[in-house]
Amino acid sequence: MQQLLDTAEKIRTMEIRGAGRIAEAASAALRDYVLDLKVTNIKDFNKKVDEAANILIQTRPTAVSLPNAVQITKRHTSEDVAGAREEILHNAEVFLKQAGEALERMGKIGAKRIHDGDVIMTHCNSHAALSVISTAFKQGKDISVIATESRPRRQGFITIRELNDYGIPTTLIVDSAVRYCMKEVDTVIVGADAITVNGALVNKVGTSQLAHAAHEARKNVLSVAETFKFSPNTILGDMIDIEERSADEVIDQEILAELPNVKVKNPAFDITPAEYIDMIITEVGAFPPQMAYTIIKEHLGWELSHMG
Ligand SMILES: O=P(O)(O)OC[C@H]1O[C@H](OP(=O)(O)O)[C@H](O)[C@@H]1O
Repeated sequence: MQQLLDTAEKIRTMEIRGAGRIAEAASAALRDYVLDLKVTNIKDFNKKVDEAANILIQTRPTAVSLPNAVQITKRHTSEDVAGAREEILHNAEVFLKQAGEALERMGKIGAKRIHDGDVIMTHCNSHAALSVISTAFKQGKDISVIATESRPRRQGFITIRELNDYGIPTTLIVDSAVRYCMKEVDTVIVGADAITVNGALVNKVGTSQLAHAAHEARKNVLSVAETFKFSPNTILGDMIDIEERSADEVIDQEILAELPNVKVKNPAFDITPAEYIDMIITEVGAFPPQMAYTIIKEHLGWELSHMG
């Protein structure tokens, strides 16, 4: 259990971050937990697995990849412990393999939408978006990237390091320079933490400003998202919970303490409506956001009878 608690803490503190990475870490943590679980009764086994699953799911509320990965990993039909353990280990193996392959597939599919000479704007640090950008570059396309800083956690700094390592010409801008710089941009490419049934994109706070400015300037907006980032529960009317993080990510606590009339709001994500998104690149193809329902139904095995 200690290992699983350590992974949960790393996800909560964002030592492990990125919607895809936290999904993979959770699936692997559940696999390792089940491997060591010493119970002989299936009821106890299921109870323990559910408890562990909930610990992982509760670490961060917004990225739907996390509960989806946990559900995909823990589902089993066996009525005995050995069989259930076997199924869960198999599920984790398949999920982790598919997640790795998805990144590569999305890179290939998305790269077709990037042309020689394109200037791409990206936000935060998305492994999925970077897979598309790096694939296009490796194909020999002459591209450059404008990367936002992505306050408050400045994940943009991770992005510019990765782009630099690829040798891709990159410009770093502060988040508030997005609209000013949009005239130079051909395509905006971002990742996703969740996609709802109506095709709305939930991603790092500031994404909706990028998409809005791109829409105004008639530039393309692509989101790159594995099918496990689509939210089945939104079909039942659930809303995506937007994570609010601590004020000290935004301002020094001592400074804040001197300002009794000031409070800090620190939402980690925002919502971009479907009409501002041209295409969602998944591992099974490029779709308009309006097709989210079909993706959920066909690729997440969604059935009304399975839902609460
Ligand atoms: O799965 P990949 O594409 O890596 O990342 C998807 C999204 O996850 C990140 O969230 P955070 O930094 O963990 O809060 C960003 O919002 C990023 O766009």
